[in-house]
Amino acid sequence: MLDSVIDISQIVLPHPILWAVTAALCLVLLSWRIWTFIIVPVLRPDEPKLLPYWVPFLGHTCAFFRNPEKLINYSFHYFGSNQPFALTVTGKRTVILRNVQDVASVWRNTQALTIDGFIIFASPRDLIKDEESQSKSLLIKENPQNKGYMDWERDFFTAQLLEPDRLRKLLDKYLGHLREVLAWDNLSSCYVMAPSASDPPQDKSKTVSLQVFCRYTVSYCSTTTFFEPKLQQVAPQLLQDYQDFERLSWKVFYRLPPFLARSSHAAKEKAIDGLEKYLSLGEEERPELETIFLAINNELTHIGVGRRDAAAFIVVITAHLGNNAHKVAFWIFAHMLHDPAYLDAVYREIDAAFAAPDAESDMNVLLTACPHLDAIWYETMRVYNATSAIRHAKTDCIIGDKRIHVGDQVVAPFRQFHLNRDIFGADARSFRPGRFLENKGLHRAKGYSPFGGGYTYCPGRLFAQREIYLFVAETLRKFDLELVPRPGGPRMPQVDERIPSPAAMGPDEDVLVRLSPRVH
Ligand code: HEM
Repeated sequence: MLDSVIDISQIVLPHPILWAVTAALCLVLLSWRIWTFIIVPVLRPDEPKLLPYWVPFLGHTCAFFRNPEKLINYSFHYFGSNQPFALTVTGKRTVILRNVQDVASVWRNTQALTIDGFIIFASPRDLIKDEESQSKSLLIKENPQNKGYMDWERDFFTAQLLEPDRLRKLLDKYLGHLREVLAWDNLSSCYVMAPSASDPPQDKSKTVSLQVFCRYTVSYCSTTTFFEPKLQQVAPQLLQDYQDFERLSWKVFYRLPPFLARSSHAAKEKAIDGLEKYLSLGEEERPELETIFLAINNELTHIGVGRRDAAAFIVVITAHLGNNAHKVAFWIFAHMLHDPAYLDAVYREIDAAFAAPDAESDMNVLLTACPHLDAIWYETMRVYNATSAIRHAKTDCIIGDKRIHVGDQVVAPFRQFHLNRDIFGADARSFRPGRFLENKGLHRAKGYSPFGGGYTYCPGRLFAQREIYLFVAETLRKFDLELVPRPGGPRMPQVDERIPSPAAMGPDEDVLVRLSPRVH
């Protein structure tokens, strides 16, 4: 007992110099904080206010990477107003926009604010010197304004993906692949679970992981539409590599320094390896590669981009192409399964799109006569799509009445607009497709921008909507769907907010579904 009595004379007090240094540091830190977060905002009302923090340089980095959504919501409440505000992420100023008008001015200001990390601005006529390339290059032959590569590529994407005839041909191909992989005997072992001992012996149903079912089916069919089945033969791991890259791609998207984004760079390198292997085949060995990627690959080669860099370029586009849609499909199915009345309404609508039991779905009916399908699509894109417009300031400019400086990153987080009560009503945070049934023009509201806007407005938006409609329609036409009971009762998954997403968000939990062939 006596041993535990503290002998005060034995306590060694810190050296007075240590006290003095600590006190001085605290004083410096306090003065810096008062100066930066109280005095500067008064002296410089034209600068976006900075959310206070304690550790210089590090700023909001940890909070941002832990849960960006939470940090941004906290900041919205902290500042209260509609003015742009700033965060410090990895030492850089990131300006967050809160106002739909400010976003519109970001989209208009294509000179000062850009997305392109490396922009191939130069005139193609200066870049492409040899005569043979000149005679083949679309950048020379079909580019009267001599636009730089990136601007040409945007026009080309728009023409290839939005022109009705080309879009129809792409969707016909997609539907062919879809019907093949959805044939009962072709359902893939990657999402069908092994039968359990408790299943009745006569049971004809298959239990599938909804997440993997959507991911596999949509990614496989869309990638194969653009790249032909040969791609899977040459690089069988590619879809998995894309998905790994996609899961981690937010690190590259938010421009984390390389040492914090190693895993994402490694996943990207593996995906590039696969695509490079495929692109190394002679053109005659990959005859069905879609014009869109054939031309991009060829034009990059003409302007002198090496094969690996061209593959890297294409990987970013294809990962985006294949990887957002499946998450949207997941949420649509998950909600329908947790709302049987809604599922019934969609079943009834899509049946009208099939002329005969085994006919293909009629796109026209799906797009014009399926209001419940439309409504759940719009609502899913509103609630589960964390798209942000991200721009980098090349020169100083003004947004609203705030100054943006060279090097700033400007972010318009659309989900925050999508969950805004002033636009979508008091229940804006709830998932309720009915709002789009009650107000048919709601998807045109200012602030509803699931596909971004301005010069980077997603050119794949029509393809994306149609590929998902086809996937839902073909699945519902072929199968009866039923939730597999789970311990604790049904639970609609929630968004996994821990993983930032540059577009569609993932769930925190999978859903198991029983599929059985539908009898017509
Ligand atoms: C649900 C699926 C999809 C979503 C949510 C989505 C969303 C977006 C968004 C928000 C942007 C603009 C990003 C920005 O402003 O920085 C974008 C750009 C783009 N999207 Fe999509 N997208 C989807 C599907 C597709 C598909 C299927 C394709 C191709 C077939 C595609 C091709 C592109 C391209 C090429 C761009 C870049 C445009 C540019 O920078 O000029 N997207 N997408």
